Amino acid sequence: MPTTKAFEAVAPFPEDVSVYELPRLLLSKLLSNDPEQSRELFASFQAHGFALLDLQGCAEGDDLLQEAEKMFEVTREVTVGLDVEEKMKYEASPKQIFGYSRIGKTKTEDGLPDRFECYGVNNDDILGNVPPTPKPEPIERNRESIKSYIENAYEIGVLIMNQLDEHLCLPRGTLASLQRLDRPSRSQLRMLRYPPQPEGDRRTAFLGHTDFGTLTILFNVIGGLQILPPGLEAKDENWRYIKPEPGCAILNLGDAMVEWTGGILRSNLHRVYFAPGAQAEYERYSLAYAIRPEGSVSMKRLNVPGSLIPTLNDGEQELDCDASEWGTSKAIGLMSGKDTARSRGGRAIMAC
Ligand SMILES: O=C(O)CCC(=O)C(=O)O
Ligand SMILES: [Fe+2]
Repeated sequence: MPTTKAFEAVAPFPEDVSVYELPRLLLSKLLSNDPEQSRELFASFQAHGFALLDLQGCAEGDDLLQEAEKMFEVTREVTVGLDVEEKMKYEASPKQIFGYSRIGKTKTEDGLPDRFECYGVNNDDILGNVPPTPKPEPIERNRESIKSYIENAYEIGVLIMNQLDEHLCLPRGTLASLQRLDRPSRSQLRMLRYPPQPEGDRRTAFLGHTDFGTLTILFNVIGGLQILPPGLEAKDENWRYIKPEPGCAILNLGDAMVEWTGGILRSNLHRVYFAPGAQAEYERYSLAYAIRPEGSVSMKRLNVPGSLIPTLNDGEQELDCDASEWGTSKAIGLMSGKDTARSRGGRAIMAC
């Protein structure tokens, strides 16, 4: 789905809507440790909390794109291929965040029902970190491909976290060590479907939020994702579309990165609005691999001698809980529409 072929199968993203331009980073350059590319990545995460990652032109990226196509097929099989009674057997709840969320389960800012459905695949179940629970048939049947997708997406996540370590003057591997793939983390692969909205009644489908994990690797083909540019008030006219690009993933940081880095890295508010122009007529699918901290990891800011992460100033507060408690309270907030998420981070630093 995120390949050029998939983009050619749908109406183009219109030219006349205002978009939020993100730097486009090349995975091939990050893999070869290109210093300029790495600086751009860090600067983009400080300034926007988002970046575009072009996966084309290297085996790791091209493989992930092919696997993402397969994941879009699985998303379709689960969402439109199963009837609602079947999907509701796997219903998600704030305590059990994985599984199926029907259309309307969460609320938008206006208290209206959302306009998307989602199946959240439990990373830990697929990787064998926790005992397996029942899953819809298409998930069970594609278990091996989902596992491979998760492993490959996670590897790209580690590459990015290692680059962030370097710019924060943390020992290489520090950030990745807080979210190892073989430990329970509640990381999840979210398979989302947004049906076309009726003409004359188009609005926000997924409320403005920040992700609460560390890093999300997102694919979509149809527009709709919007971000609130830094410094602007959350009013409808201020939100900007992010234009999906063939061959690219959208990367965004979550709140855990803000907590650990004392606000150096940014997590930015985003939402899903209706798709612009002729794209509004299409079903919109998206695939979000959300990497989250290991449950037992502290959410306090990292205290590593020699790093650029500032120590607490008088009066400054930090979280004093583990990632598991923190994740549960964030999930409850998001599901009830009471998430008080705000864009945060972007604190200036001195060079290492
Ligand atoms: O559907 C999208 O493009 C965004 C989804 C999202 O923000 C999320 O799952 O956290
Ligand atoms: Fe999100």
